[in-house]
Amino acid sequence: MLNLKEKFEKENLFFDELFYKRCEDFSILLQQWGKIHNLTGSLHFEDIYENILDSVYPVNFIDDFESFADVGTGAGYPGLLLAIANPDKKCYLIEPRVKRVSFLNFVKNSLGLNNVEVLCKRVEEVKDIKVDLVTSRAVTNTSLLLKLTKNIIKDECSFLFYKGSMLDEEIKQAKINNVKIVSRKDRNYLYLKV
Ligand SMILES: C[S@@+](CC[C@H](N)C(=O)[O-])C[C@H]1O[C@@H](n2cnc3c(N)ncnc32)[C@H](O)[C@@H]1O
Repeated sequence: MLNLKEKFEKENLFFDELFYKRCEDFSILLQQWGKIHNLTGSLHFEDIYENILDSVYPVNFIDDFESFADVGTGAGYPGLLLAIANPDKKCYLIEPRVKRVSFLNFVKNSLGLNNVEVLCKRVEEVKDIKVDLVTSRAVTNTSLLLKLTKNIIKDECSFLFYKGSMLDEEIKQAKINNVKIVSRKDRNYLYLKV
């Protein structure tokens, strides 16, 4: 099995040692907690590493940002991993399920992620933050995500949604322009600006 650093470098992604150490620590904690609580899908290292790469891959093509909010972070994908990759950017992880929030806070404290704030709420209940990047994977469709995040975005904001196939109908339904789609394996990253 490739180690995480080799896997990343094959995709032209280069990070410092602290990034890889934190990803390893996250993987171990996810395995430990995942055996007891229903947090996510597969707990095999290979699948966790693939999810980490899927989460972080967009740093290759997204523009700079000041702060971001991840909607429905679950056990950490993609927001927690993007926070590890961008330790100097403020990151809000928005997740209503209490056990998942406990796990996210445990990882935040164990890894010393001072840039992370976990909000135990549904995104439509969050009112007191403003970000210039919103991310989300496997939560809901683009149209609804744009609607639900209206209260937390700055005047100029980018959205990065992790999608599978059949994007055409979703883009049509959301009535969006200025959209960029980047593909890797089965993943389509939908990146748009308002
Ligand atoms: C299928 S899981 C995906 C988790 C993670 N993003 C991933 O890709 O592994 C969907 C997550 O979205 C959360 N969620 C559902 N509705 C939400 C809402 N309105 N605001 C914030 N989170 C929400 C759920 O609690 C759940 O953890």
